[in-house]
Parts: sequence; C-alpha cells; structure tokens
Amino acid sequence: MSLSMGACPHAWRHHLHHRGRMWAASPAFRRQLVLLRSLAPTTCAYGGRASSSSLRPHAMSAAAGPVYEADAEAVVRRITPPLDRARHKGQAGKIAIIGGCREYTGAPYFAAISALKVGADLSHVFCTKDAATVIKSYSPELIVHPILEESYSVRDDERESVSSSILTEVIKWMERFDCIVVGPGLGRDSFLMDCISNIMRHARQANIPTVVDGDGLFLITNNIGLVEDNSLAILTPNVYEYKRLVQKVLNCEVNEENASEQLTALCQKIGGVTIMRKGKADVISDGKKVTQVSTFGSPRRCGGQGDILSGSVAVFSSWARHFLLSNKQPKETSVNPMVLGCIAGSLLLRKAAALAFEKNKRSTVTTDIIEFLGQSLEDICPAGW
Ligand SMILES: NC(=O)C1=CN([C@@H]2O[C@H](COP(=O)(O)OP(=O)(O)OC[C@H]3O[C@@H](n4cnc5c(N)ncnc54)[C@H](O)[C@@H]3O)[C@@H](O)[C@H]2O)[C@@H](O)CC1
Ligand SMILES: Nc1ncnc2c1ncn2[C@@H]1O[C@H](COP(=O)(O)OP(=O)(O)OP(=O)(O)O)[C@@H](O)[C@H]1O
Ligand SMILES: [Mg+2]
Repeated sequence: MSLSMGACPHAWRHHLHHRGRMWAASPAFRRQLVLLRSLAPTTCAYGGRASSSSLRPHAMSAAAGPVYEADAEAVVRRITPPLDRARHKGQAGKIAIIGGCREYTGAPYFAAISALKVGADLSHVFCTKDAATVIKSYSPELIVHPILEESYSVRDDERESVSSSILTEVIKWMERFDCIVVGPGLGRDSFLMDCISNIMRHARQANIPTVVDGDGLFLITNNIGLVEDNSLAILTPNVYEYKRLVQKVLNCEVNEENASEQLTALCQKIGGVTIMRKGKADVISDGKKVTQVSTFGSPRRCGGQGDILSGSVAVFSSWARHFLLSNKQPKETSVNPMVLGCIAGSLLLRKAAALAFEKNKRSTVTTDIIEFLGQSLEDICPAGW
C-alpha cells in the first residue's frame, strides 16, 4: 500500500477500512496519518480565518497538481522534539549562519538568534571581521567567527591564500552543524562570493543541509551549479529574489496565472531543491508537490522577517530530518523533511508576527517578532514542563 502524501483523504479512509483495526491502531499508522493530513488539501485540512481564494486548492495542470494548504500546526507538533532530561547540549540542533558584513549586521543576528529562540542549542555566525564585534555585542548567546574577508581588505596577491585559510577554518566546524544558512547580510563582494562558493561546495560534499537566502540567492542565481541536484538545499526567495531566479533559470518572467506550475518547473529545472517563495502566502515546492502556508501574520513589512524565517527553517528542517530518520519512514512515504521544515518555519514566523503586531501595531519591528517566537511555539506545542 502506498502511503504517499499525495493520496487524497478519501483514499485514506478506504485504506483504513481495509487494513483493519490492528494497523489503524499502530503508532506507525497514526504517524503516517498526521503527516499526510499535514499536507492534505485546504478543503479538509485547514479551517483558518482567512477567506481568500488562496485557501482553496487551485485547479492546476497534471504537472503541478493542486496547491495544498498545509496543516502546519500538525507539522510543528510532529517534528518538534520533546524536552528530555536525557539529552545533552547540541542534540536539539547546531546551526550556523554564514553572513554579516560591513553593511549588514542585523540580518545574520536575526537569523541566528531566531534559531536559538525556536529551540536550537547552539547558533554560530561566520561573518567578516568588521561585522563580528557588532554581532557579538547584540547577544552573548551567539558564537561569532570573524573569518570572512571582502576585497577591500585583501591584496590581489593574497587572495588565494586568504581564500584557502577561510575554507580551512570553516571546514573545521562544518561537520558539527545540522544545517547552515548562507546569505543573510552577506553582501555581494566578488572575493567573498568566491569564498562562499567554496564553502557551499564543501557543505554539499559533507551532506550538510543548506538554506540559501538573501545574498546567498544572488550568488546561486548567477551560479546555479552550486545547488543543482542538491536535495538538502532550501531556497527562500522574496519577491525580487524569485523574479531574478525565474528570469535566470527559466528564461522568462514570473507568471502569476501559472504560479504553481512555474514554481514546480523551477524546482525541477534546478533539480532536487526545495523552494519557498515568500509572500502573502509562503508557497513551497520540491518539484513534486506544491504546498502553502497562508495563516495571517502581520500587515507590517519591516525588513528582517525573512531572516527570522531562514533561521527558523534551518532548525525545523533539522528536526524534521531527525524525526523522519528516527521514525524509520517507509521508502514509499515521500515525506520531504526540507518541505516540512519550510512549513513549520513559515507558520511560526506568521504566528509570532501576529502576536507582535497585536502588541506593537505600526511600530512593530523584527526584534518584537523574535520576542514572540517562544510563545508561538508554546501555543502550538507546549513544552510540558
Ligand atoms: N537589518 C539588516 O541587516 C537587514 C539586512 N538584510 C540583508 O540585506 C541584503 C539585501 O537584501 P534585500 O532583500 O534588501 O535585497 P535586494 O538588494 O534584492 O533588494 C533591495 C530592495 O530593492 C528593491 N528591489 C530589488 N529588486 C527590485 C526589482 N527588481 N524591482 C523593484 N525593486 C527592487 C526592493 O525594495 C528591495 O527590498 C541581504 O543580505 C539581506 O539579508 C535584509 O535581510 C533586511 C534586514
Ligand atoms: N504580502 C505579504 N502578506 C503577508 N505576509 C507577508 C507578505 N510578504 C511577506 N510576508 C511575510 O514575511 C515573511 C518574509 O518575507 P519577505 O518577503 O519580507 O522576505 P525578505 O524580503 O527576504 O525579508 P528580509 O527583510 O528579512 O530580507 C514571509 O515568510 C511572510 O510570512
Ligand atoms: Mg531576505
């Protein structure tokens, strides 16, 4: 029997009837049911307050299929690990943000602190020397590595040796990370971009899941081979980043009429990656299914919300991977942990943004939203202590 997430709920009830009570009562079945429901079509899985047409499944071509509204709360509950006395530091996740330069210190901070607030045990930042002290001063919780360099601080004849020592330093740490986030506040300096390309190649060889955001997307849009066929890569483009990606990879303009097919085609053309297209709804695809989270968040569009998202997605996708591995999913269950991580991260950000807006209204800024990440997770998935 196929238990793939693509099955419709009616088919599920049919299976349930025929497989008998033993199977229905088994923990394995309940696990499958929750995971399936979490990605079931809007009409049966989502009873949200918004009434926009985006909440209904869209009629799509066979290639793209319908857009599913995720039962994102069920996903969060399922993949969030219980707090357990037996666990030691690091087991709930070690995340690294690769970003932070002279111009941008907020973005890597937002991503790194969000990872901690969601529940990771350790959060590192690899940034330029200029940015490091600033980021450290925002929070003593973060482990900050001032190792990246931009062109202005490297002589031409030193480039090769500096680049290789940056890579050596990052490699020393890389295997410890459950996920890295490349791009928040990275900047677009050409020397830095070359160094980051080497780091991404290494992460890939080491099978480290990689969320690509912000300037990381600028880098890969111009060098798509960095993520091609990497099923452990998640791209989180905003409206402009998505536009540039579509133009470059599909050689056309963004088409809202065929948004779902276009997103599917983009994933397929790049091969294996998961893409979360951010916007009014966060639309997620791995080239097979298209899922969305459209829970209302906040009408404030202050900068930095995407950074919260990338840090959160890094944690949740690590938890989802761990959950699926430790629950030994049958091969035919094509649950993609990267997709689950995107769904969970999107919901948590939106819930936190809603709570922050309720309190701060027009003055809501990113740090206000970060303050509510904990409560949002607690509302969905109580710590129970
Ligand atoms: N406090 C901080 O340090 C923050 C830093 N950030 C970082 O800032 C860097 C740049 O990110 P951005 O999202 O600003 O990226 P972009 O440089 O792509 O966009 C900058 C702004 O230019 C405009 N724009 C870009 N492309 C456009 C187009 N085709 N048509 C019309 N307008 C267009 C948009 O208003 C956009 O917000 C990234 O490293 C990002 O992580 C942001 O995350 C926001 C917060
Ligand atoms: N039009 C919208 N309506 C409702 N929520 C939105 C809208 N656009 C974005 N969001 C929310 O903000 C989140 C971040 O998306 P945004 O487009 O601001 O990313 P970004 O530009 O990369 O952010 P950053 O400033 O951190 O770089 C989305 O995941 C979504 O929850
Ligand atoms: Mg961004």
